[in-house]
Amino acid sequence: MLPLYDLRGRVAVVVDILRATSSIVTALASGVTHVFPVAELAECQALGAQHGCLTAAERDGRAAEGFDLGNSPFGYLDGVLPVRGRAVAISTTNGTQALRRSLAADAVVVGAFLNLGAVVEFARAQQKDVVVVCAGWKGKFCLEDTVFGGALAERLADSFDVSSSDATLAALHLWQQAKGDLHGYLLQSAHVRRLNSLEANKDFAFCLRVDEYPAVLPIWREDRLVALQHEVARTL
Ligand SMILES: O=C(O)[C@H](CS(=O)(=O)O)OP(=O)(O)O
Ligand SMILES: [Mg+2]
Repeated sequence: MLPLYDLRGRVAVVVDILRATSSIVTALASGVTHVFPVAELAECQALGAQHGCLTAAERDGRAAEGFDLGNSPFGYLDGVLPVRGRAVAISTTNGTQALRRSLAADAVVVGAFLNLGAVVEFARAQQKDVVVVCAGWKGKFCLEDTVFGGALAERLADSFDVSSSDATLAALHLWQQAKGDLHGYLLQSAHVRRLNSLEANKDFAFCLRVDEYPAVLPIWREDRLVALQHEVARTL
C-alpha cells in the first residue's frame, strides 16, 4: 500500500487536471455509477474481473495494453464503448496514486476545471481546512494542477483566508496570470508538451473547460468514488 499523506482532520481535494481527475469527473458525468481508482495495473485488472466493471489504465501518457479504456475523457464521451450504468476501475501514472495517498483525510473529493463550481460549493460548506492535493508528475511539481488550486482559492476568497499560506498565495498568483488565456498559458507546461507529442491536443482543450460539469462532485465512499450531487453537497 502507498504511504498516506497526513491529512487527518482535513478535507482533501485531489487534482490531476491532465488527465486523471478530469477523466473521472467526465466518467461520472456520463453515467458511470462509480469509479475504483487504484495504484497498480494488476489491481485494476483484478477489480475488473471481480466486479465485472470496465477497466481504464494508462502509463506515461499511453493507454495500457489489455484494458478497455485509457486516460482520455473522450473514452467516456465518444460512444465507442457504452459506459452508462457501468463501474470503472482506473489506474494512471499520477492521479490515482495521489487519490490513494489522500485517504487519511476526513473527506476526499475529486477536483478538475470541469467541476470547479461543485468543488467550490463543497469546500465552502466545510468547517475544516481544505487541502488541494496536486498529483503533479512523478512526484514533481506541475503547473496545471497548481493553477487549478489558484482558481479554487480565488472563488473561495470570501470564505477562506487564502493568504494564510505561501503555497495558496503562489497558486492564486499563477491563476491570476493564467486565467485570461488558460489554454495559451498552459501551452508552456511540460505535460502539455508530452500530451501534444501523443496527439492528445483535444484532451488538453477539453480538460481546461471551466464548469463543464458544475454539479458533479466525485467523493470517496468506502472503497470507491461516487457522484455527490451539487444540491446535497451544499447542505453538508
Ligand atoms: O495520462 C496522463 O495525462 C498522465 C500521464 S503522464 O503524466 O504523462 O505520465 O497521467 P495522470 O495520472 O493523469 O497524470
Ligand atoms: Mg497529470
